[in-house]
Amino acid sequence: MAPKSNHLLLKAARGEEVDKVPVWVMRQAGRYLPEFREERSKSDFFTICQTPELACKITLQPVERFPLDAAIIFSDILVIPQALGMEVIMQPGEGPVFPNPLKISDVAKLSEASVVPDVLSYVFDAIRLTVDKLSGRIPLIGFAGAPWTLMAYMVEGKGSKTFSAAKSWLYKHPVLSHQLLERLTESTILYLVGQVQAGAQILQVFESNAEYLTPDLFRTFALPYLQKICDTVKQKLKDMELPVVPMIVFPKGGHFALSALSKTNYDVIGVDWTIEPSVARSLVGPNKTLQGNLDPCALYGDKASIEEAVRRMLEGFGRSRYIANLGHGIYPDVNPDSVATFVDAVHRFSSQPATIS
Ligand SMILES: Cc1c2[nH]c(c1CCC(=O)O)Cc1[nH]c(c(CCC(=O)O)c1C)Cc1[nH]c(c(CCC(=O)O)c1C)Cc1[nH]c(c(C)c1CCC(=O)O)C2
Repeated sequence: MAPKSNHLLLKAARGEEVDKVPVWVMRQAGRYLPEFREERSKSDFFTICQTPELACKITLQPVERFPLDAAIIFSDILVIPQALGMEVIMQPGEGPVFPNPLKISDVAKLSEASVVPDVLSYVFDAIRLTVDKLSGRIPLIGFAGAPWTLMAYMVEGKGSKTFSAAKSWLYKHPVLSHQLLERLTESTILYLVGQVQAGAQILQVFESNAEYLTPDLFRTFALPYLQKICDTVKQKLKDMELPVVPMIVFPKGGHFALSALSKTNYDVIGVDWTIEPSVARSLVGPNKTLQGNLDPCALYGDKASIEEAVRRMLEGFGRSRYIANLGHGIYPDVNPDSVATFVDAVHRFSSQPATIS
């Protein structure tokens, strides 16, 4: 079936009027679902990503359980460093690990961006399969990591409290850092265009490590690349006569970035739970859709407390130009029933005209 453009989430992303607030959950396909843990016990994380039938099956798991307004293709942001030649292992309990983190002398050895669409064709296959299975019910979100966030993992080699090794490059080796960020930007552009070509109807760029940057570092090493990705992806889609899909940017912890991002061509800006909805709105102005920002820990509360948190969040954001979500990925020990409560509360409260404006 031809993909539809009148889905709730796409309308909200474009700033059109909606009769209820759309909702999805970052990491909605993940370890809090017993059916995900079952698949994970059988296969390695990246094997799942590389096997379109498995990636498709897992993408659909949360959608079959909850009335979510979007699916997000099951993959990881670290497939780009892999495609450029780096080894990444997903260690249970520890997260991603690069056995050989990037050294200064390695930057020149990374593959050319042009290899990315071929190497990651398995993601495009998974998208085609998933769009087909969704039969136009809800849109499929494609995604990628932003260049700084990818660089931070590549240099650090794993998660970090400070990302000081990666940040040291920005101060000590700015020229080389820009070369690396440029390579990642070119790769991400080709990758995101390929996802739309395969059927993704909206794209999210995760700048999850924005929070480690100063406003100055963000302006120098993150913003220009985020901007280039958005502008070039949209231009290429137009040139290729593909749908110019809405784009979401999620600068986690980057309150300082919101005002600058509101002047870019991203349609939607994601916010984490550490900012008041009204402050986020005043920073981005009226012409961007906001996405977020329930504290992932709010899902540990009972039904009444989740509903109360959702009510406050909806009052803060209002109904127009808003997509409900958590302020970051869902935690693995959340009870799936709490997700059902969250999704239902967003839909129910936001379709009662008296509740919110
Ligand atoms: C930084 C980042 C990564 N990956 C991602 C980000 C950006 C979002 C964010 O800030 O969380 C994005 C991502 N990772 C995953 C998805 C799938 C789609 C979805 O949201 O459902 C998406 C969109 C699967 C995953 N990616 C990961 C899991 C769990 C690992 C497992 O199953 O063993 C899943 C389902 C692992 C992962 N992958 C990454 C980390 C740091 C970790 C470890 C943290 C953790 O364990 O939650 C890198």
